[in-house]
Amino acid sequence: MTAIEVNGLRKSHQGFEAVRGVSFEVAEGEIFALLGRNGAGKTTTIEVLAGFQRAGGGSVRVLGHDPYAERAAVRPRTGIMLQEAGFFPELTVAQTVDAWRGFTDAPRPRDEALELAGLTGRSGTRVRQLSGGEKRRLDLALALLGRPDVLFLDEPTTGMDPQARAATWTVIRDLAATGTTILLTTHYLEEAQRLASSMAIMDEGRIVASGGMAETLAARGGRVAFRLPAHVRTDELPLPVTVADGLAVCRAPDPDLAAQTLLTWAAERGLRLEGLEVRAATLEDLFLELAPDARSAEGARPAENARSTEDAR
Ligand SMILES: Nc1ncnc2c1ncn2[C@@H]1O[C@H](COP(=O)(O)OP(=O)(O)OP(=O)(O)O)[C@@H](O)[C@H]1O
Repeated sequence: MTAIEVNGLRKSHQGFEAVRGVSFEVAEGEIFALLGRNGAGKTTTIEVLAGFQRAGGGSVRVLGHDPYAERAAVRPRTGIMLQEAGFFPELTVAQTVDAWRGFTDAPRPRDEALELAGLTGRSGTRVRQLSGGEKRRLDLALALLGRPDVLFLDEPTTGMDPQARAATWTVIRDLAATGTTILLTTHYLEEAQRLASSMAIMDEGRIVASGGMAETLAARGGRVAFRLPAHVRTDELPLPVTVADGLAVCRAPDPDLAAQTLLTWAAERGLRLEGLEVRAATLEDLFLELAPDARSAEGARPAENARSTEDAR
């Protein structure tokens, strides 16, 4: 069954069209990564899916309902972890969880939520004393309180140390294995590649690539890189390469086969291909190819103070 359906979604903020006709589907129990550089429109998409904002155009369905118009049907079945949590700094972790339990139908026991998020032992700590990564964990604990069928995670592991990140991946995988549908955004492409079975890459409000993770990457082939031997011209090589700083890179549908071809060619001439590296395409390769302007992205954004809290949260 399809848990999330997005069809031609558009959404503007004060005349700026942040989402420009986005469509994708997420199956029940799937982990789906929504990727893109800063300002691509990921958070806006999540805010519409979570029912915080009304779609400006197109349609969205979460568990078969319009999340804005039918909020009462959708909200109890969704968990949300946004980028900026609205915690009360003077409350302890336990008090924060208890307060949220008060707003949640049939909530998980406090200790269970804290354990899932790796916060056992921190229940007496005031929120203001938590590290950035621990605040993300508290956010995760709150998102999981209502045993949601659909979980929206906006950059869930930002600020976490490697152990906390790996523990969070396990929680996410376990939840998906028991049928929870998870839509996450992350700037850690390795995280997305490891966790998600399908993905969409957004750029400037549009989807520029989408599909199953394994299939999409397999279709990109891979690359063979090596130091170009001295006095060898690229047109002498048996396969086309690009060269930068003496490093020759050959992109090929089957990188193992390409490496064999290159090695055989080199052996026949008594040459060595120093620093030979063969690898399948990574999500990072794909991302940099499709959203190459990452460093100038900040300049493309409207001023930060143009943000508003527009619709009801
Ligand atoms: N409430 C708002 N008011 C005005 N502009 C907004 C608002 N929310 C988002 N924007 C703008 O819409 C664009 C998309 O923002 P969004 O937060 O959806 O991107 P994102 O892909 O989540 O980025 P990031 O990776 O930086 O979180 C940005 O240019 C942003 O400045």
